[in-house]
Amino acid sequence: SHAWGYGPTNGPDKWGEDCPIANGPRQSPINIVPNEAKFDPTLKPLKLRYDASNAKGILNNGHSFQVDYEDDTDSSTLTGGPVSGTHRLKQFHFHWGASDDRGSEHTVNGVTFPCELHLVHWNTRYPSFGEAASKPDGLAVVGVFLKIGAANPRLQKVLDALDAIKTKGKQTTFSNFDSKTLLPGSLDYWTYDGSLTTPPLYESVTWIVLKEPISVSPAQMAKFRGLLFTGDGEAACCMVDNYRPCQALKGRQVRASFR
Ligand SMILES: NS(=O)(=O)c1ccc(C(=O)NCc2ccccc2F)cc1
Ligand SMILES: [Zn+2]
Repeated sequence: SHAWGYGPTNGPDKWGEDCPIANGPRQSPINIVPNEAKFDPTLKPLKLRYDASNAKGILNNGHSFQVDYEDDTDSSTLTGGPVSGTHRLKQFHFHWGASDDRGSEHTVNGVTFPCELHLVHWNTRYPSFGEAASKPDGLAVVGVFLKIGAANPRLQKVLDALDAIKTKGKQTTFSNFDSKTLLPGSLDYWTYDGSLTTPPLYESVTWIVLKEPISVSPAQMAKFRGLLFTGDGEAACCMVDNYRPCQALKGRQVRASFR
C-alpha cells in the first residue's frame, strides 16, 4: 500500500484515509496560545533523569532520524510534571523545515520554529512501548523548540553521526549520549492531552512543550536537511518539511506550569 509520508500524494492531508483518528478529538500538534493557557499550581516540576550509557543507536527511519535508548530498566526516566508514575525514555527525534521559516510541529501564537525536538517516553504501568503507545495515558513526549542562533555544541555529536545514516533504513551505533544536555535552562512547560503526530496518530500522548527554545545555527540546520527520505538506489528526496500542521484544539485546555 501507499506508505505515509510528507509528499503531495502521501502527506498529512491524506493520512485520514488510512488513519480515521486523524480527525479525532485530541490530535497533535496544536498552536499554543500562552494567554489562553491556565497556570496550574498543582503541576509538579518536571524530573528528567537520563543515563548517557543507555544510548543505543541512531537510525534514519525514512520520516526523521531517531536516537534509540535502552528501555529495559528505569535508568532514563521522566517523573513529575503532569504525569503520574514513571515514564521511560525510548527515543528522541526531530522535525524540521526546508527553510528557517517553518519546521516545528507545535507553534506559539502562530509562530513557527525551524526545528522541534521530541523526547519520547512510555508509561511503565504498561509492559512495553508498543503496548503503551495505544493507551490514553501511555506516552509522554517532551517537545523542545530550536531557534536560529549560535551553533549549539550539544547538538554536534548527533549531527556528526548523520553522514552515516543519510538514507532510509541506515543505522549506526550511538553511545554515551546524555539527552539532558539537549534541554534548555528552564523546564517551564505547557501541557495538554494529544496524539502521535505521525501515523498511527494514536491519542496516547501527554504533551509537555518547553517554553524556552534551544539554539541551532544555519550550518547545523543544513546538516538536518542533508538527510534523505529515500533509500539507497532510489531517486533522492531531501528529508525536509517532515512536520504535521497544527490540528484543531476541539475544546482542550492547555495548562502552564509557570505564571
Ligand atoms: N512525533 S511524535 O508524536 O513524538 C511520535 C513519537 C513516536 C512515534 C512512534 O513510535 N511511531 C511508531 C509506533 C507507533 C505505535 C506503536 C509502535 C510504534 F513503533 C510516532 C510519533
Ligand atoms: Zn515527533
